[in-house]
Amino acid sequence: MRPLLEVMDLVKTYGEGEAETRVLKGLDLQLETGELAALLGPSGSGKSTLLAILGTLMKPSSGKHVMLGEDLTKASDRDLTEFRNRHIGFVFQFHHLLPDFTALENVIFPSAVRAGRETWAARERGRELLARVGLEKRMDFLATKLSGGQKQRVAIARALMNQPELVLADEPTGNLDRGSATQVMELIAEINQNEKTTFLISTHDEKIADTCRRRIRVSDGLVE
Ligand SMILES: Nc1ncnc2c1ncn2[C@@H]1O[C@H](COP(=O)(O)OP(=O)(O)OP(=O)(O)O)[C@@H](O)[C@H]1O
Repeated sequence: MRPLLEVMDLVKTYGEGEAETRVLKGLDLQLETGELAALLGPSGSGKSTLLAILGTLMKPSSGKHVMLGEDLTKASDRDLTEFRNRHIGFVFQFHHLLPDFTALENVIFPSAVRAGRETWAARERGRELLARVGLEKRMDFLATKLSGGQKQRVAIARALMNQPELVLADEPTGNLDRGSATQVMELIAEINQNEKTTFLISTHDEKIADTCRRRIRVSDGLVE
């Protein structure tokens, strides 16, 4: 069976000339559909850079990036945007919710912007997702009225809105207390189990990594 995604000999450098920094140095990685994987590595090892490339938010300097059989290294910016919208969800350390909007509006907003309107189906899916992350009673709360853990659960619901095959999470529990972090990881594990959504989660926290079935360690620009 072909993997969900594969990167081969991935190189990323920032800057030029004397200021050039080679962050990824020929990295290889495969992720299968349904994996729940932690991405570990010291600060500055290139985890966020790798997530940005896998999320098609940044282009590698060289190497190959294939997902769902599509060679993304050859795709135009426009095709990458469409691919990202259809297949990839993102969760960040800071939830990036819009403060003046409700939990439900935050979940459906990205799809409404893309569709150019807010559809009834999107509202239904938004409600369903918020119920799934345990926030059925908080749907109409403004984002500012939610706790840190609740905001991060809204961010997870938002990431799932378009039924992505892959969710990339950059330190999703980095800003949460231990209890909320555990709850968020339990939720991710449940979604992974029930829907076979693939998760790649960067973290510095070994306890968080322990809740994932696979550990991927980045060191000096390569996967160990
Ligand atoms: N836009 C940029 N321009 C220049 N250098 C950059 C840029 N973004 C990242 N870097 C450098 O690339 C290296 C890897 O950064 P990256 O953020 O990918 O690491 P990380 O493993 O995610 O770190 P952390 O765990 O601290 O978040 C660092 O040395 C960083 O300074």
